Amino acid sequence: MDKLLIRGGRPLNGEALISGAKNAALPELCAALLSDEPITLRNVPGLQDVVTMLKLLRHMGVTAERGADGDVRLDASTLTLPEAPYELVKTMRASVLALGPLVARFGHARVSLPGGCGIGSRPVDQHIKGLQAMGAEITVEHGYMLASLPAGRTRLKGARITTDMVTVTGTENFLMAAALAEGETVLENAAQEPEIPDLAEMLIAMGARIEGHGTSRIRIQGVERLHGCDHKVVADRIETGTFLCAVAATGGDVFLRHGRADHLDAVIDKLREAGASITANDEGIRVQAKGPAYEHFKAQSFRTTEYPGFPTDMQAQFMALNSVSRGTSTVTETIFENRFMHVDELARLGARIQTDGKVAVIEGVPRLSGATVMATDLRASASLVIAGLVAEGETVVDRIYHLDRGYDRMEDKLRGLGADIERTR
Ligand SMILES: CC(=O)N[C@H]1[C@@H](OP(=O)(O)OP(=O)(O)OC[C@H]2O[C@@H](n3ccc(=O)[nH]c3=O)[C@H](O)[C@@H]2O)O[C@H](CO)[C@@H](O)[C@@H]1O
Ligand SMILES: C=C(OP(=O)(O)O)C(=O)O
Repeated sequence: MDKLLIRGGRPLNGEALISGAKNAALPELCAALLSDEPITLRNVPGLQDVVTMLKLLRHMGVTAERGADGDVRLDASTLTLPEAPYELVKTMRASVLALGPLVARFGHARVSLPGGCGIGSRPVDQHIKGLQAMGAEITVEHGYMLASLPAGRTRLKGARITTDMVTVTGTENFLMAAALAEGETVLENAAQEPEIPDLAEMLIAMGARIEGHGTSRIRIQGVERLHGCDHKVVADRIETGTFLCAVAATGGDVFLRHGRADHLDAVIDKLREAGASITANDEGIRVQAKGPAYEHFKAQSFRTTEYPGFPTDMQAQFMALNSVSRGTSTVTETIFENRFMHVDELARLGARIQTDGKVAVIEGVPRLSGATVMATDLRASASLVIAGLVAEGETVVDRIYHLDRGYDRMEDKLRGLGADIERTR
């Protein structure tokens, strides 16, 4: 099993290239299921979830070719098997995104209940409820969602869908299904994460009629068919935020090419309040930080909420920064019920953190000391890497298959910035 070996204590300097967003690329790969014409996706990140999604699409019979340059060419005209088996989706939450497109285009689908990080129970009841409102008949049997249309119907029908909570992949599933449904669909309480408008723009390029994406009410007028398109995946705001926190924690001066500051307001505000200097232009984001963090950074309290609030996917990484900043901070996780698994591992490096339910209280310490730690989920892994970059001596981060799910060559990018980090077995 791969591990990362980090010798901490070096500042980060130079330039890193931000990849396309995992959470945009995955729904957009599924959107190719909606058309029988070729689709080109550009800027697709090189990460394990993309490999898994391509395997899944190929299993269905989709032709999927990956270029060396981040381009992926897809052709779903060859699809024969509208199913997502457990063996292929057990590691990946985003597999649920096959359900909406498959039932919309083929009238039936068999999709395993998804896996993914163990950060909470993560039910898919809202996905099922919304697609049922659009006329799909869905049962859950033997771990699979079996969806079909009632006899005599060939298309889903438009509906007004109000979810019990804001759900990102739920909104994406409805958006894709509604694009091919008969009539109008209105999504109330829709997620506004930047990956949603990016998916909507791709669907519009395919001929979909969508308004209001990026707000909490999205209107979709269904069309009979969607055509091919050429779409570039938006930059990964969570990868960007992870690097911002890493530089803040280690000190240094880094330009994150393609990073989008306008997608990270909540995180950047906190980083500035903490002590980082951050400037942005059309080409990317520059972060400058004086080290050591304990002398120059003030710990920041925050609570995670839906976009545009502070992203839950940045909570662990910012907690690593708070661990080495001066002062006591409070972090409240409101989206997932089990997203503090990094706390015990950060403690092994010397962090002082106490949790009580959804609240963690962090007392900043002047130094961390290297140790062997275990990655437990994707962003927890990233927080351990950040802590390892700061810690004195050697840190080994074990089980980095979690990290590989969602980061594109993270250790190469960090090494390019001056970090002493290598992959070992
Ligand atoms: C592939 C992808 O894009 N993953 C992101 C997506 O996950 P994902 O789309 O799975 O997260 P949701 O926005 O759906 O989850 C929000 C909350 O709603 C709950 N819920 C959701 C759906 C449902 O049917 N029933 C239900 O109870 C979840 O358990 C969670 O507590 O958004 C999360 C929240 O920003 C991010 O952390 C993930 O990185
Ligand atoms: C939780 C995450 O991913 P997923 O929804 O794919 O498990 C994440 O990206 O932090």
